[in-house]
Amino acid sequence: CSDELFIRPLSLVLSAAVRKGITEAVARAFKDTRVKAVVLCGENGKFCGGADIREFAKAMSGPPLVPMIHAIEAGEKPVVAAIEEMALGGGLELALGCHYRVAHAKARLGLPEVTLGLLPAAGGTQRLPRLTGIPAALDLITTGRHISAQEALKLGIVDRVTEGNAVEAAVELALSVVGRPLAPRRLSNHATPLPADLDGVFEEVLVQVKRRARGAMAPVACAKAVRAAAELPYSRGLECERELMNTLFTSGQARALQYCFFAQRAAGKWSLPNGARWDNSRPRAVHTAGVIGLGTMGRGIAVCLVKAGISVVAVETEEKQLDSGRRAVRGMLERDAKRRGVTAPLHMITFTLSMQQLRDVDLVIEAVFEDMALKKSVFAELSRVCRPNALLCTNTSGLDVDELASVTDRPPLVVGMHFFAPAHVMKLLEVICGPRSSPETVATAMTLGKRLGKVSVAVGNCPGFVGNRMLKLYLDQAHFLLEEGASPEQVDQALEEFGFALGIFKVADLSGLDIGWRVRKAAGLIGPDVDPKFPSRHRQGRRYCPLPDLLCEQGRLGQKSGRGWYLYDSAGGKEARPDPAISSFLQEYRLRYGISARRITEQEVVERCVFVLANEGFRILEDGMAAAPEDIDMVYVFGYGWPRHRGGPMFHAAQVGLATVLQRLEFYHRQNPDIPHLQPSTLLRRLVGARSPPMQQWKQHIRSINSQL
Ligand SMILES: CCC/C=C/C(=O)SCCNC(=O)CCNC(=O)[C@H](O)C(C)(C)COP(=O)([O-])OP(=O)([O-])OC[C@H]1O[C@@H](n2cnc3c(N)ncnc32)[C@H](O)[C@@H]1OP(=O)([O-])[O-]
Repeated sequence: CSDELFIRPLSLVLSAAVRKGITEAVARAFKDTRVKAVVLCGENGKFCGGADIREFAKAMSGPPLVPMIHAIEAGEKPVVAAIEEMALGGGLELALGCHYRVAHAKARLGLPEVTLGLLPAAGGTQRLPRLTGIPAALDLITTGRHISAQEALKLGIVDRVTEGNAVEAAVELALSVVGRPLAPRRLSNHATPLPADLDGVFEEVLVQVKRRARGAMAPVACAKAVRAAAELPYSRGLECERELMNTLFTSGQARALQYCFFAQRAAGKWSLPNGARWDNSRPRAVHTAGVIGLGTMGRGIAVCLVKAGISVVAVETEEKQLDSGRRAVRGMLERDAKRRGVTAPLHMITFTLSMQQLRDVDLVIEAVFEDMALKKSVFAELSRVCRPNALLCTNTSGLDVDELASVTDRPPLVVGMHFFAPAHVMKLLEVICGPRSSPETVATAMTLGKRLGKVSVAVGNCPGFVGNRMLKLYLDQAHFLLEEGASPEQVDQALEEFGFALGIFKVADLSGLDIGWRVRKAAGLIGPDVDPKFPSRHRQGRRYCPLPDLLCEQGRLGQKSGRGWYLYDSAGGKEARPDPAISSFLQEYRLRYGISARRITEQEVVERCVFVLANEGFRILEDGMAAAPEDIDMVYVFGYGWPRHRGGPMFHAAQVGLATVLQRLEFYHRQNPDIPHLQPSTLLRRLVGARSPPMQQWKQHIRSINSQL
């Protein structure tokens, strides 16, 4: 660089070494009389991803961020941030401490600390509101959303956006402002522009944040810190920011959210027992895909594929279904394009009644009705129609992927891709590795999931895989609690207080009670041998709750029929109201079976539902159906509405204490000896015997590591 400028590259994160580097370099530049202005830029075209999250778990070392940023802002030479690719968290806070900001047109900016259970505590909660005003700052800080350079320009967060080289543009700007007064550029000097109805703005935000993440502390603390920027001078606002950060920093929620950040990335690093791994298996390129079945799942999957730039051939069996599928998919694509201000890529999807049209696709995702015989006939046909190296994927929520593979001419090219409804919205993808799925097939499915914007988790091939295998037991506990004296709304309230987006009975109503009914019929739990008037409460050697079956027999199928565990205004109605008819139905049921209702506490609801999930998670690890506890947790966080600030069922068990979980399960099992799933798993006992080692060491305690992945 020229004599007038001193440019210092940052690495992706503001680690102790980087903070030291910046502090020293900026001090040198300020002292050096030849330097007239400073440009801060990142290494390898990335400005900064924020503080180093890994350092949060260690003792603080290196220069702290707040004084470093303060020294930059207080400097007597203009400092310009050249934002390429990203300025996130502490990275954006650093940029806000600079006197000017230039961003590349493709850069993303944001303060995502809230997603890590924290707040922007390097002055971000105080400087941003002074720059953008309260509503915009509240939005960015409480949601943590990333914004484009263009939006940042509109909000005044950056001074210039360039399509060219951001560092060169920053140098140009820096040279042009040498000698101009810097005081007006120091955000900490600014007064915060206040909205007319300050109280109203904060009240509304608090309602929103509480609705978005029930029980999460960080968004509320973020709003409080921004309020300090509205009401206090900068230095006192900064103190308030620090105090709020101190409470968050050591909280279990922050630990859980930071765990989720790394667990999500760890889930992408899959490995198979044959030594194939994410970093030694090459995925195939996917340019074209087939989707079979345009029901709810198929439509969502087709939309995801098209949005990811993959050409789709969508197949249905009858004109009527094809027409309604076509209308629905086009509508979804058009609405999405409108929202993003682009043209809908309708040309990328063709609709057909002929399987023959699949002959040239790279991969097919079958999404027909959950019926083994039907799926087998589709797979046999795909074997005949598709080119020999096309991958065949099934969107099943629990059927045996290997059994399906066995009817094809290419078992190594068959894999499960379990999407969650609505498939174009939900982030989870379970990739079911059959015993014969090849490494290349697994790598392709995992990579495709990532390309579709999903969190892909590799799981083994067992009934229900990971998510639904655990869900079944969670649901069972909820039903047993009803028998014993609870009401659906009481169970739901306890679970929602715990943090679940929706209680289990509301979820069941939403999904439709007939789905489980069909599965239970197929599993032989309901059938001609069962007396419909007085169904037994024990089947297949264990306690069974016939309540949901009785509801289905009454035509109470959930939201879609206007009645389920709750009452709705009409069929398809959204608002769930407690139904007095359910209360009398439960009373009659208990009377008929001689069950005396007891008072059930919130603690019991949460412990039985949540610990049984973790207990089954331990069994899944023992069976080798998931490679690590992080994978199980990510399935629950991204697919089942588990509150992210509680990390996932396995993390939660570790946080509560494995010994406590064991003791509570033993207690509940003693009370309910006919519920085998309350019996603590072998792995849980073994871990407690080994003094509850940290999660990374759990693998060592699985006696025979017998991965089924
Ligand atoms: C007073 C304090 C106030 C300030 C607080 C903060 O700033 S809080 C922070 C606020 N900032 C944020 O919340 C931003 C968090 N980061 C992100 O959102 C994304 O990582 C990204 C957009 C920076 C890059 O996305 P991408 O898809 O290109 O890549 P990728 O996601 O796969 O990551 C690549 C590798 O880098 C790793 N790593 C990344 N960031 C951090 C970090 N901050 N720390 C440590 N490590 C980090 C990541 O684990 C992965 O490691 P692996 O698995 O290879 O060993």
